[in-house]
Amino acid sequence: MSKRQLNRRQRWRIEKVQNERLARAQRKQAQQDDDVADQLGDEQAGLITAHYGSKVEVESLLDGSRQRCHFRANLAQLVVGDRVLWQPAQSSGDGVVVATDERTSVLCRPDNYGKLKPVAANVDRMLIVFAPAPVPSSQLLDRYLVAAELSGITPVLVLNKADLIDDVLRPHFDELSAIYHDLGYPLLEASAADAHGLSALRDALVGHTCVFVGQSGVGKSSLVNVLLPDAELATNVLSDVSGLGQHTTTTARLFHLPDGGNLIDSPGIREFGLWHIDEDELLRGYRELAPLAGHCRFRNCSHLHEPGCALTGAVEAGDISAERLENYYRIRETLDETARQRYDRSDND
Ligand SMILES: Nc1nc2c(ncn2[C@@H]2O[C@H](COP(=O)(O)OP(=O)(O)OP(=O)(O)O)[C@@H](O)[C@H]2O)c(=O)[nH]1
Ligand SMILES: [Zn+2]
Repeated sequence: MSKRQLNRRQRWRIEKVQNERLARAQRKQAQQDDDVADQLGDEQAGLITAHYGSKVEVESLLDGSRQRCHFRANLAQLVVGDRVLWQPAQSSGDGVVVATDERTSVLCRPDNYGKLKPVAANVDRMLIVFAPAPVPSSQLLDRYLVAAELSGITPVLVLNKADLIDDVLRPHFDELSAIYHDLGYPLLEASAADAHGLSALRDALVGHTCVFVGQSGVGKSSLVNVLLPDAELATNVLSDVSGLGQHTTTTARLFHLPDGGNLIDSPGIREFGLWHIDEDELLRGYRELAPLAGHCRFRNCSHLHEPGCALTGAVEAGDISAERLENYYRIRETLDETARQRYDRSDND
């Protein structure tokens, strides 16, 4: 028997044992749910504000209090930002999440096994942060923009560390900003260091559920720290009250913005990327290229060298930015690589 078959069979057995174990745990949980049912309050609306492995923190939409909850085994995976129906615990112990609302959007990332897992729900603003340092890449900005477009989340570009833009750098940043401004993307300049542009940034966030994304070192944490006053950060301490401990690892956490709205933060969201998309979706994520899809002379046009290509034609006519199309090519190449790696892995294991 080949190594590959043996591995498959072993894997199958392990999976079977795991499934049996899971079913037992779920039966036990259901029993416990019934046992505590008479100690629970009435069903009410809530919001998931943190996630800790098998438990979640739920905030009451009635009085803003937060409580640790477990959730019914039949519920789909809950994530921070989910709106739920739940029953608070009357005395000590955990509350129970009994139902979830439909999501308006969901952000996903792959787990350790490469399977896509949701990390945040109902986000409606993506703040894409870039800065003079580390040196920005329009390709990376495009990746985030495509991800936002495909998830139905409004992107806002934030050029942080504006204090570092001198006369020498200024023309370069004006040029970069113009590309996105012309496409209709909102773009703000800010500085977490000298508080420049922060009121415009606050205005862009107010009333929305937001995430900050961007390269490491562009100043996301610095901006979040300025935007959330001490009172808000103190909500972290609440998790201690509910017995979760300050050092419990969370996948994500939701903070309230002082003027209304929420901010969801997590390392997983910061690394948010284009995990699962194919070439057609990539094109759809480029708002100026999407309407040109299907207008090339050849149906299987690669948009590289064919005559009558709507995309290269639009660049030649000066209707769309050559840099954006160039980025599209580069990102498309990486999609091929990802697909190939996936294929190689599945072939070898
Ligand atoms: N000059 C200047 N420096 C800033 C500004 N904002 C942040 N920094 C500095 O940039 C560095 C990185 O900031 P962080 O807030 O840690 O960046 P981040 O994007 O959260 O990085 P990761 O946590 O790695 O994703 C720190 O040394 C900050 O002090 C700014 O507006 N101006
Ligand atoms: Zn074409």
